[in-house]
Amino acid sequence: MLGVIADDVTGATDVAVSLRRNGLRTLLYFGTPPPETEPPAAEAVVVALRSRMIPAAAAVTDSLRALGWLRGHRVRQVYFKYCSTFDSTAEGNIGPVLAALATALDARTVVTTPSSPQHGRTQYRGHLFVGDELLADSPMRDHPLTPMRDSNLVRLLQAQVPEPVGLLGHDTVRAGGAALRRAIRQATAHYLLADATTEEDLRVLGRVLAEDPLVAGAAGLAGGLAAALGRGHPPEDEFDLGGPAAVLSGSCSARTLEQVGELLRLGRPAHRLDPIAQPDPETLAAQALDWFDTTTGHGPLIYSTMSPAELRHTQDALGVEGSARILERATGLIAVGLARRGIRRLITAGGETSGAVVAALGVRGGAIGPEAAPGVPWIRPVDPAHPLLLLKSGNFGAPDLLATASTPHRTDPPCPLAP
Ligand SMILES: Nc1ncnc2c1ncn2[C@@H]1O[C@H](COP(=O)(O)OP(=O)(O)OP(=O)(O)O)[C@@H](O)[C@H]1O
Ligand SMILES: O=C(O)[C@@H](O)C(=O)CO
Repeated sequence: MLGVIADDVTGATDVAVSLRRNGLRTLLYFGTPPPETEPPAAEAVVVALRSRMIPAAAAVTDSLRALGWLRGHRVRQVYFKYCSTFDSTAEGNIGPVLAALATALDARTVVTTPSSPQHGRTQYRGHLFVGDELLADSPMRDHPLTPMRDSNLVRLLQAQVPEPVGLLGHDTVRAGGAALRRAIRQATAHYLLADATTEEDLRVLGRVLAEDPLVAGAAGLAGGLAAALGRGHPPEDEFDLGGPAAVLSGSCSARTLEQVGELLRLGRPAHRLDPIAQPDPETLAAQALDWFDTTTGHGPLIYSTMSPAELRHTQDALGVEGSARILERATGLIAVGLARRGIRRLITAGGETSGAVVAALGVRGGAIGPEAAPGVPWIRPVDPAHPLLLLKSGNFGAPDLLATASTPHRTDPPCPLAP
């Protein structure tokens, strides 16, 4: 089994989809499961950590704990998933985590690349591109937490690890097979950043790295590995996508605004959460559930999604953290209430919002199912009492994604649901 340690939750769903798309039956856990948790039969298991932004020493501790659990459960190869834009501070955490995993796994040379062409990220001559721009010229230059002001990956990683970092150039990767193997074997560097501009480059790398104890990168190289290990097409496991659906949206991204707009245009039953009118999260949630109990129709929407101007108004009134705290607590309570009332498909929009819902429901993990949109898979929680989940990143999906994902099936009962 391939074991993946991902440094954030949406990164974990992204890599899990990439593995499944290439043929591996994949499980996802939110956080390292307790030692006694026995994963059901699968070909890959992803542990989603929240280690990207925490201090490097804590990220190393969390990652080694995840590694310990994976090694205790039939994992023979480990993949460390970091962000395709190489998000990290000057102090780490990519380098320190990679070094700790390499030591623990006794890996002599670790090949890595953030290349993920499906997301427009490519590596060429050791430099990372975001679409047509170098990383340092892209909007990542002004990221609020991890501004990326250098595009040279060798230099970026070398600043984070004591051992030498080298480059596997594009010509060497393209040569593939024996030549590529030889270049890796003869390298004196401990870490090798591999150029890759296409999915085919990543598949070439995947074939050569299929036996390595540790590989690292974004969803792209994980897909290349899975292509070498898997059956090349998604597994045909049973995924019943029926049952009453509801949408919970806390993302205020431009794309989510469009998707929520589409639900409103279709006339779906909708209830807006207003934390200024009701700042007590328990009451806010109770009001939403009272509304749900009396509304009629299919696929209801409960949302706090609003335009940037309205959002600023709320944040001025309640503070950025204050308003987020109220809404995330309320949204979690609403998710629990909806599940108790018989919602079997829960669609959430926004990374933090999804994290709050998963935590409130107590979902420990699940099986990765078909993609509703690229990078947005259905998740079937391990505990069958929990509804199917679709955790949508703010920027992902076409404008009709929330509508199509919550479309009623012929046999779904309409709201109000019988208690
Ligand atoms: N009306 C609102 N007023 C103030 N804060 C809000 C409002 N609606 C949502 N929020 C908060 O804004 C944050 C939105 O973040 P979230 O991660 O859910 O979405 P996103 O940033 O668009 O998604 P992603 O992280 O996947 O890109 C949440 O903390 C949410 O609670
Ligand atoms: O690699 C990416 O860009 C994403 O999977 C990610 O890490 C989101 O946080």
